Amino acid sequence: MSKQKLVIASDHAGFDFKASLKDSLAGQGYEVIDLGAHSTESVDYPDIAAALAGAIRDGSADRGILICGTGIGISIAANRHAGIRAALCHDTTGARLSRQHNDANVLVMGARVTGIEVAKDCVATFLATPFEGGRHSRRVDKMG
Ligand SMILES: O=C(CO)[C@H](O)[C@H](O)[C@H](O)COP(=O)(O)O
Repeated sequence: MSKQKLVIASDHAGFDFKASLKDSLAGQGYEVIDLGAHSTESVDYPDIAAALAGAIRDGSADRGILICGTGIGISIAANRHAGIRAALCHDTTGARLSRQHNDANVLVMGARVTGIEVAKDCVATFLATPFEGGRHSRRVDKMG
């Protein structure tokens, strides 16, 4: 089976964190589209979330990874876009359940609150875990 196409983006607070995740994913053979930020110069997370949502919605990528300082602002912003189910995760249990129960298509993490090794584990779990369907499909469908 071919690997999922990924898109990753962060605000300035997540710039270094994003670089580490991107290197790790590239080393595992993933194709990763990086929509910025491309430096630590201050940017606005709603703009970053909108760009990533566009890439998922137009089919450029299957799954997304978003990062800001806490992950809170950028997850609020991402979830305002139709078809985006962005899950702010701090551990692998959340990352696994966001896939199994919520069919999340965007993993969100906070660079100022989560260690990079935990984040790498969250990404691996998120990418490897299928949606369970069943009763969860009914609930996901109700969210549009
Ligand atoms: O939206 C956030 C808080 O929920 C993010 O953590 C942002 O990255 C943060 O607000 C950016 O703060 P800064 O002081 O402008 O670096």
